[in-house]
Amino acid sequence: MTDPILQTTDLTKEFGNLVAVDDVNLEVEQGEFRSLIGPNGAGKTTTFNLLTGALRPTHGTVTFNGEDVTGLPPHQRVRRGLGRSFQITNVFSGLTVRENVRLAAQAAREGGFKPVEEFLQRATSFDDVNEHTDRVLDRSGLLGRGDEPADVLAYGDKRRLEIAIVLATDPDMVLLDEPTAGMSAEETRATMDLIDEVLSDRTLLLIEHDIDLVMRVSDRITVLHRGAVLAEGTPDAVSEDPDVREAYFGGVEA
Ligand SMILES: Nc1ncnc2c1ncn2[C@@H]1O[C@H](COP(=O)(O)OP(=O)(O)OP(=O)(O)O)[C@@H](O)[C@H]1O
Repeated sequence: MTDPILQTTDLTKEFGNLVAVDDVNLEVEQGEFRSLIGPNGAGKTTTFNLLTGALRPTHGTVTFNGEDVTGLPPHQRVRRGLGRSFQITNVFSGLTVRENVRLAAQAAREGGFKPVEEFLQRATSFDDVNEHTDRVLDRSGLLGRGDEPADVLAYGDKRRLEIAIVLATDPDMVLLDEPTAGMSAEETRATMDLIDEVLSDRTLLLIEHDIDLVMRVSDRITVLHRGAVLAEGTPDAVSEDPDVREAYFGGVEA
């Protein structure tokens, strides 16, 4: 077995007396589509924030591509290939689709966001960044929309742009935090298909509370409950686990 691309060791986050994440040991293999699920308050978002670097753990470590990244801020993790989903609010609505993607590509290479005007002036001379941007737009199905302002995009294309922005940072692994929250069933299906289509060659960790949604797409599922790992395995194994049924449905058959 190869070394895991992402590993956590005894990862713990306490808020006062509350242990939100409790000694979590995760190992995600290269190329895997892993989902991290759990009922409300299980510690999913806190775990996501510990993995991206938005929060520091009380104790425990995060190792990515063999390197201990526990003390690194978010942008340095992105530079090392640990990408994360951005919300629509991180799309710059005053810029075109191409400029948004190029900005993300440039920021990932330079390790931080520069003032937009400075970036746009300099980036026009960076042929490799421009080529990379075109490849990402093509891959995301947005090449024909590159010159459109981001704020006039239709809903589906906005989701494409968010994913293109993640792809622009050229991640080995992408962390997705409830990417379909608030969507209709149809929008959810389209977004999951898009993730599958555009990011299928990356390692993925999807944080999600909808257990049915992850069944179709995951290679393996880790179930969190009260901050700790309750179960882990293939979708079939997890869905049949009595502890998981108890945690989700309180022992009542769904
Ligand atoms: N900044 C904070 N300060 C204090 N408590 C917090 C903080 N963030 C989260 N918590 C608590 O930690 C626990 C885990 O919360 P978290 O948001 O990680 O769970 P979750 O699984 O993402 O839940 P949900 O599905 O409802 O979003 C909860 O009891 C929550 O109230």
